[in-house]
Amino acid sequence: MKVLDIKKLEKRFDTIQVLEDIELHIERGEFISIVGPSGCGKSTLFKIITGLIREYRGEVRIEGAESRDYTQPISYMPQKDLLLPWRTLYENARIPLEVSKKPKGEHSGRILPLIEEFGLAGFENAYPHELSGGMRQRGALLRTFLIESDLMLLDEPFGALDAITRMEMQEWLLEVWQKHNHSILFITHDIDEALFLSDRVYVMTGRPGRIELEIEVEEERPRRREILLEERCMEYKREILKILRG
Ligand SMILES: Nc1ncnc2c1ncn2[C@@H]1O[C@H](COP(=O)(O)OP(=O)(O)OP(=O)(O)O)[C@@H](O)[C@H]1O
Repeated sequence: MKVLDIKKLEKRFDTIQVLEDIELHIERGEFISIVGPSGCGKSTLFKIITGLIREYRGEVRIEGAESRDYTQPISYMPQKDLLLPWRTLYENARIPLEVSKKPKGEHSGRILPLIEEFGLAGFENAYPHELSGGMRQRGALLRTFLIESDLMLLDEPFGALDAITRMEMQEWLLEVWQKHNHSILFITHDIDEALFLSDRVYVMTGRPGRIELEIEVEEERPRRREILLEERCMEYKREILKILRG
């Protein structure tokens, strides 16, 4: 069964058509990206998948169930890291466990190994303003990992980071993805980021957002960054740019 299967999805807000005839799927364990111009409806698509928007036409199936009827939580990291400033890193990480009413005695056993794995050991009691941008994003991702869901939706998680930190975070994300075996849907404006990370890339047009191209990135893993300079990726980039420029 597909983790996510979207067919003929249409979404309008009053007179504005935002999404048109979206067809998209994710197989278990895949890393899938969507690139598209600003305002093409990517965030709206995420809100439909997570059930925040319930009115739409077409089919949106998660683990076989229509998204409106899917009652399990879905890991979703919005564009901003959204760590609560008045809670420490540890207390922020605890939120999904509090929401799902996990017994308090289990919290540290779940959180501390991930803090270690995410390179945040020693910062458990730090407040978000005491962390670097990359650390805050790792903290927000850690919290997302504690939501028990195979499907993870990441909305431009590295958009606000400087170029070097961003590259480090991409490599790190691939490592944790491969270890934890999640199915990821990743939104980005950055074509190189999409090609470096993904098994497949969906390219959307400007509003109304349609999927104009699907690229299978047939590069071996672990990925080498040099592939982005090789002819096959250059050709992908030319095709993607053509669509993004309309
Ligand atoms: N609740 C709403 N009511 C009316 N229009 C909306 C609503 N939410 C989004 N829109 C419109 O839908 C379009 C798509 O918005 P959305 O935020 O999904 O785009 P996006 O691709 O995520 O943009 P960006 O890349 O800039 O974050 C925009 O034109 C926006 O103004």
